[in-house]
Amino acid sequence: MLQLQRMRRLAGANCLLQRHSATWRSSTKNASFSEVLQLEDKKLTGVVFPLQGLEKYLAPNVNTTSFRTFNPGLDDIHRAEALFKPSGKHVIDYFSSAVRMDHAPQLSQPEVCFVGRSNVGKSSLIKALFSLAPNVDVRVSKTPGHTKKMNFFKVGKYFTLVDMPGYGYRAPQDFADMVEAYLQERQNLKRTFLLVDSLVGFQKADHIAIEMLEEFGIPYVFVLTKMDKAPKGLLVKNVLEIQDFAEKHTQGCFPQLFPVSSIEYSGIHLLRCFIAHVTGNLPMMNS
Ligand SMILES: Nc1nc2c(ncn2[C@@H]2O[C@H](COP(=O)(O)OP(=O)(O)OP(=O)(O)O)[C@@H](O)[C@H]2O)c(=O)[nH]1
Ligand SMILES: [Mg+2]
Repeated sequence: MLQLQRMRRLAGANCLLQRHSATWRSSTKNASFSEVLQLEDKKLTGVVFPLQGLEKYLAPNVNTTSFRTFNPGLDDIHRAEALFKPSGKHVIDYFSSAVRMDHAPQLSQPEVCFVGRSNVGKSSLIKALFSLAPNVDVRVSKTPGHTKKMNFFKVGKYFTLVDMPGYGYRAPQDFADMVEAYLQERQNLKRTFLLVDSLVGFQKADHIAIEMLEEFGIPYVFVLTKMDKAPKGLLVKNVLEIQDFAEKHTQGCFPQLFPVSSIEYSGIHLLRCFIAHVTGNLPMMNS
């Protein structure tokens, strides 16, 4: 009952959403890793390892050890990219949608899902991750509350990505039945990505979601979205705040934040690599 009340609060919380007017640019420039590798060193670091790219804005006494908790080599990132590129029998596509857990497809391959406030950039992030498979239809919108169902996207036989409806402003009525049940019951769920907007940082509704993930004891990761939009000072402030919170106040959260821009593709290659890794598709030498 407590959980239901909490999910209702989550669904209804008015989070002072900012309406972002930026429109999705469909260019896939810099989406392919071989193109990114041609960038000069400083830009390469910022695009591929955004946290490390931000280090120059930090005070010298800030401990950045956790910025490298997941620290793949460029060859690992390259190997992961192959999973996100359709070829021959390797098909990447939308699979199905569900508004209730008993309508969710029975899939045994590993799964990861994306949750966060409405408009935070969940669908855009999935679209960016799939930029090498441009035929995959991922719907994004500047109107909050656009995604109404759990949308399942299959990456061949390797794993599934699930785009969730947002919580907070304009969340769907049945949000609680859908998302709470999914998070609690989905056996093949390997990681939940909780997205936070870099312009506003943690909001009340995010803390309710974190409380729920902690209570369910499922592993999750923070992703900081829209890093192209936030002024550097604000970006750094939110990065440090979230890193600190993940390290000191959570049990189930991975201690490294993943900042991304789905417009400029910053952090996208690293996140592809992390997903490949947590779904068991990319054993790594140093992990
Ligand atoms: N500048 C910028 N805008 C972004 C980025 N990611 C998303 N947006 C914009 O933010 C708005 C919302 O994006 P969506 O991906 O639809 O957000 P969502 O979290 O799926 O929203 P709901 O489905 O409503 O919960 C759109 O106008 C996107 O173009 C980003 O990295 N940078
Ligand atoms: Mg969406």
